[in-house]
Amino acid sequence: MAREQLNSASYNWNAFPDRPQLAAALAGRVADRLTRAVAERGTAVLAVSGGTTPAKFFATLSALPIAWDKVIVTLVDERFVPASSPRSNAGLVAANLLQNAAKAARFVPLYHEASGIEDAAASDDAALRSLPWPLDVVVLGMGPDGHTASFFPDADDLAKLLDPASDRIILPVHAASAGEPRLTLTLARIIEAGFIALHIEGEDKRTAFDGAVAPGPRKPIRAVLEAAPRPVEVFWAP
Ligand SMILES: O=C1O[C@H](COP(=O)(O)O)[C@@H](O)[C@H](O)[C@H]1O
Repeated sequence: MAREQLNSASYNWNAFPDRPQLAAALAGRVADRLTRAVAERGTAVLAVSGGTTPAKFFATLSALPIAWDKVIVTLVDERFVPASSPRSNAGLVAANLLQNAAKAARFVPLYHEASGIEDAAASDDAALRSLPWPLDVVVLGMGPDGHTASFFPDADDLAKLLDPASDRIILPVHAASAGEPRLTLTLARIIEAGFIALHIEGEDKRTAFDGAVAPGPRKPIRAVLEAAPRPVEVFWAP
């Protein structure tokens, strides 16, 4: 079914001339939000994405003077692989974000050995319930297919992942296009966050984003933009 163009009030487009300037600006915005959260409730929770895009942003953020010992870092989503795998989002975070000043942060991973992805999701869901909710900051990425978090267009039970009324924190994901099973925050927990950024780089991602907000089939990223109660801050550089 054809859909209306997404109202641009659902997001703010922040474009930068190059990737280092984007990394500095995004790190500055995230640092401000974490510092404010620490001042207001004594702790701050940051959920970050993995993949190929965030390394420079992570390195920049890791050096900023934040009360990192009061910050909890977790993942928006994870591939069901150990941290030693080059495909591990936890491995990317350990190597690039949990460095410098940010070494003092507490990291809550999603992957741990379990008999299967369903068991892992259930125990992550239980473990993450002890964090202070809602999340203060969520930094999303997006694939060229319009997936964000592990909301792949061909995921089994995509409607469950995208249910804004879900009471789940973490759900398992099976999707042929994903490469391996995944663990993901649900859309319901992402959209509650005080600050949501979408970090995308390159012309292909800009084209994919433009396509997702144009009339046409509903891509997962569009579900987040539509459901979020405040504009998502999109950070883009060529
Ligand atoms: O698989 C994933 O992909 C997205 C996008 O990754 P990128 O390599 O295109 O930047 C990422 O946001 C997500 O966390 C990751 O698991």
